[in-house]
Amino acid sequence: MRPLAGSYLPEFFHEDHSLPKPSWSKDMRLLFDQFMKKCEDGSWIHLPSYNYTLFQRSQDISAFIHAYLPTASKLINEEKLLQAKIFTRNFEDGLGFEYVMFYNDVEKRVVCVFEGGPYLQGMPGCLHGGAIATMIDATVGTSAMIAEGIVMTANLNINFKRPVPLCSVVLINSQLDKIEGRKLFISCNVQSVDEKTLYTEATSLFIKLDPEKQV
Ligand SMILES: CCCCCCCCCCCCCC(=O)SCCNC(=O)CCNC(=O)[C@H](O)C(C)(C)COP(=O)(O)OP(=O)(O)OC[C@H]1O[C@@H](n2cnc3c(N)ncnc32)[C@H](O)[C@@H]1OP(=O)(O)O
Repeated sequence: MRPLAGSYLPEFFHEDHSLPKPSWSKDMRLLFDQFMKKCEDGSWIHLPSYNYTLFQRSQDISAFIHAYLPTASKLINEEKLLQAKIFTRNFEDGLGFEYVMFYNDVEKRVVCVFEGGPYLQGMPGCLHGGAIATMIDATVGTSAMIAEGIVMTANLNINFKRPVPLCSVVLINSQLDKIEGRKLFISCNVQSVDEKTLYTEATSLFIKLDPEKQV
């Protein structure tokens, strides 16, 4: 199985959704600019973000699933796979998940600047806990993928300490703590832009998938 070359992809797959949009708030734009500045000396890297997976072309997805997830593959409708999109990149601009991630290789950190839009409401005026969990999973998951390639979340432990105001910008800071064999331990917190409010803390365990195993 070879990785998907960009030339196979329809034009819309090439769009990087983590670049500034008119719907972004001032805070979001400001933090984006600050991190882009940090990228200038190479210490941080801006991570592009698309609405498809690496193996989007149907036969690549099928090959991937058969190789890594043979048990699941028996229940998956291959035709529907053609419509598959990344969960967090499916809302109209400004209504759902707006985010951009940056990576620091020396510190093994991924930082996500995240603004949860009005369609992500849970309690009135607050971001839904599932939306926070999703973005934590995406951030620590990105960290795990950068470190070890094809991984899955085995455990995600979240303490919600303060409600996140809807449509506010938060910083999700993740840290790769250790790797033991196939296990990656990554911790994470969610803070307000001024770093005065700690909204959420989380720990996670990712497992590097082993194609020899029948998961
Ligand atoms: C540039 C990058 C861009 C990236 C863009 C996209 C980013 C998007 C990111 C989105 C991210 C979204 C991501 C998602 O949404 S992933 C979707 C949610 N996750 C799942 O569906 C996973 C379901 N679980 C499984 O498939 C299996 O259980 C896995 C594969 C995880 C492990 O099954 P496998 O058979 O392979 O492993 P093993 O049983 O031999 O265990 C191996 C070791 O691990 C230890 N262990 C296992 N489980 C647990 C546990 N729960 N707590 C504590 N420990 C646990 C175990 O004791 C053993 O330890 P040891 O005995 O060796 O010491």
